[in-house]
Amino acid sequence: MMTEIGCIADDYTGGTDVAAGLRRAGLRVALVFGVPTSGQALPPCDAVVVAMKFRTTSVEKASEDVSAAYDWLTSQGVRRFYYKYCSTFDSTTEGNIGPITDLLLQLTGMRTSVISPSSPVHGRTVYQGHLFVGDRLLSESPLRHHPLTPMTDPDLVRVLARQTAGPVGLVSWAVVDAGPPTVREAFDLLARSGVRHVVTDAISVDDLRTVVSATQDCSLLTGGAGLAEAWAELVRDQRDIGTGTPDGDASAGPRAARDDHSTPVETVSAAATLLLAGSCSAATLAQVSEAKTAFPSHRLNPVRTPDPAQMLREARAWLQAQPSGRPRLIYASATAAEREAAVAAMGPRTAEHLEHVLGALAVDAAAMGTRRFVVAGGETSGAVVSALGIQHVLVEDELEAGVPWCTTEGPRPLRLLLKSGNFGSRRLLVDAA
Ligand SMILES: Nc1ncnc2c1ncn2[C@@H]1O[C@H](COP(=O)(O)OP(=O)(O)O)[C@@H](O)[C@H]1O
Ligand SMILES: O=C(O)[C@@H](O)C(=O)COP(=O)(O)O
Repeated sequence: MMTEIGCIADDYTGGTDVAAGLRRAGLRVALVFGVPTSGQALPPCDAVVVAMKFRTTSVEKASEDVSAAYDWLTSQGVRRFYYKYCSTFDSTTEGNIGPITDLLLQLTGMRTSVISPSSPVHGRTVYQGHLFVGDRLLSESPLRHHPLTPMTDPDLVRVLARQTAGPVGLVSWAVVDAGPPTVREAFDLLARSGVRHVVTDAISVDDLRTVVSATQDCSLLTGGAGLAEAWAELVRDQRDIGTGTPDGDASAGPRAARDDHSTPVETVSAAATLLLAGSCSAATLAQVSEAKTAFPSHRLNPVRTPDPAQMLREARAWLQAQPSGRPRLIYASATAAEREAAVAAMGPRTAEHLEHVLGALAVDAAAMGTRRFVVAGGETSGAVVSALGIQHVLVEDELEAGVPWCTTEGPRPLRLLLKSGNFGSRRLLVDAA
């Protein structure tokens, strides 16, 4: 079996999101967490996602990790590469979207990149190079208060130009709307004039299909889950893989994906779900407040307990005191004002300490028999999955768009739901538990 697309995702929930998109297109998807080791085997699949944690690391560390993932994917025979970053372009002035795209251009031998975070299924669209979250500009959305990557500029050409020395251009919606040949011409023209990165408008799934159709010879595309799904549909139709139907019947893909892998020996119990929330996104705050009314909950509060070791001891004691078989919630999620107070009390490494505490609690819970983990937040999911030592999972049904259940292999599988901070309805955590 040929693995058609290799995705490199900059965080773990970005990885589950793009894996869900590829699976919706009918591909069988393997999801690998962390930098793969050179000898690591790839389960049979049409597409593989390597989910890493380099959205907010230094450019040097991110480049090292991405180079290693690229080498591993190449050694597995992958020839098409997708760099998945956040549909809200979460990044800082230093990077990492610009520098990593530069690196991947160099590795794949491509001259120009397509930059397309648009993900209409999640309400993210790009028009005249400006990113919208629903009906708001990115800079007017809750993302402007993100604890690690506050997004205060909606103009992606400008944002990217701050991260890379390579000239940045735009293919606007009018061009995309004119169809693939016009888009191809526009890309060629920009490439000939020395542009290295092409921000590409897209306000609908059809626009994304136009973009992949215009760039189908590229060995590298970059963006959100939306463009990856469109690419997967094209690849599926060209290669007749999976059981996805030409009209894009989403129900066919997931079943094909499941049946290709061995069935877990033991059914994972629905009892004793542990909900861990580290995301401070507006969607997560609403989900946490809903879950608090449904389940016993414990808050990690740096203002009350500034010592991380003490915080872990208290949370452990709380966890151990909970009756078995009932879902429970542990959360650090806080408003912008509360986070400011938290950092004043616990110091500049507060976010890292909280991630560590949540990861350590997941390990405790697993040792106590918990087998279902629901985690809110990309960085938080990275910390929890790493702490649990999970290397890869099978991607299964989505609970909500972009939020699939994942199952580890082996006789005592764990079930994981890794939720992007911004995703999901108010009831998502309650429904997941
Ligand atoms: N009370 C808090 N004070 C400061 N930082 C916090 C608090 N609660 C959570 N954090 C940190 O905020 C970050 C949220 O990032 P992440 O998990 O990626 O969520 P999202 O998916 O919403 O971006 C994590 O590093 C987390 O540890
Ligand atoms: O593209 C997206 O919006 C998501 O897949 C994603 O990457 C979100 O990141 P987090 O909010 O950090 O979970």
